[in-house]
Amino acid sequence: MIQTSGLTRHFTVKKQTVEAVRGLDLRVEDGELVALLGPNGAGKSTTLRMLTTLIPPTAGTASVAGYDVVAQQREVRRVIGYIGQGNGAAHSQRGRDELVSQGRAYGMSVRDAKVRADELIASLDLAAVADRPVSSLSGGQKRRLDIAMGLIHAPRLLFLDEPSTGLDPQNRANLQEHILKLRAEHGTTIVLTTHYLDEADAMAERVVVIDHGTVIADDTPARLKADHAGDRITLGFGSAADADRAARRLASLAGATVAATGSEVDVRAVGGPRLVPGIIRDLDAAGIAVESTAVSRPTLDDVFLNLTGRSLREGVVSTSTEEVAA
Ligand SMILES: Nc1ncnc2c1ncn2[C@@H]1O[C@H](COP(=O)(O)OP(=O)(O)OP(=O)(O)O)[C@@H](O)[C@H]1O
Repeated sequence: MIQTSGLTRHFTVKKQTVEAVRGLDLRVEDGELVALLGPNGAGKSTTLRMLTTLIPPTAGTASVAGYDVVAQQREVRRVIGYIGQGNGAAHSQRGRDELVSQGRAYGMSVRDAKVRADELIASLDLAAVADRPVSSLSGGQKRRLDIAMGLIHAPRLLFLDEPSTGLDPQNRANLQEHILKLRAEHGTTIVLTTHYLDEADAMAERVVVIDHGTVIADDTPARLKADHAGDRITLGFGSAADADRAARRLASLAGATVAATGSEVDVRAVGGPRLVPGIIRDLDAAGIAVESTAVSRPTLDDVFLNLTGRSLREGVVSTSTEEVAA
């Protein structure tokens, strides 16, 4: 459905070149739900804007549904829906009228546009508010209306740029549910950008991690976590001296990274819960008493941290860590 090769976009700001996207290679298959995950300024929106023909690439190529995004812009636009960050229907109009007008703009008959608008209003749970002026809708309802607008012409591919930014957690969860339902009903290929780790984790079959305009990892959330970040075992000791001794002893643990902070030691290793009994026995034999243990599963933030040495969480609402009993 999407194929890019060396996709690049530079901007010139006050004679300085900003390399927003640098040689991006991406492939998205029919029917996939892919999340582009990365920190602010990573190049996610710029990538989407090139794929939706809003801006041309500086270099490289991209095709969408077999059409070139530069040479065949009109064809690309016909098969895609795009919901940008700043979308929004006209505020004095009723949501239903907005949808029908949008359908008409795509060349649909009034009748077809009305039928499709009814379907989307039902799927997106907008029936109670569709006949009110858009200005009276809540943030979550407006965002769902935006999505309906992007889907009115039944596109094969939907681009969503940060669909849930600005929504509270409950509305975010609700929107995610609606997107997944739509996808199950229509089989639409979906590419979304997000910097919400939990959103990428919960929704996407594939997460493409972007940093500084390039893909730094691309896999299922589960495999990313297994390959790039182990479980975190946190061991508590009676003193910092004990923690230091324990960290030195555990440094030889195959495939693990170990770090002591105060009276705690963090061990990163795949298969954490299974390692804990052996670790405790070993430390006990060395006369070091473990006072507490906790094991947490890795998050996509751990993956990002492992790949870049930086956290994705800065300035971002983070996901909760799944705690596992040791
Ligand atoms: N029109 C523009 N003119 C100049 N620089 C731009 C323009 N659009 C984007 N950039 C720059 O390109 C880089 C990538 O921006 P982009 O919006 O693609 O990132 P993003 O990953 O979508 O970030 P966010 O999560 O904040 O939306 C940033 O450094 C940004 O300042």
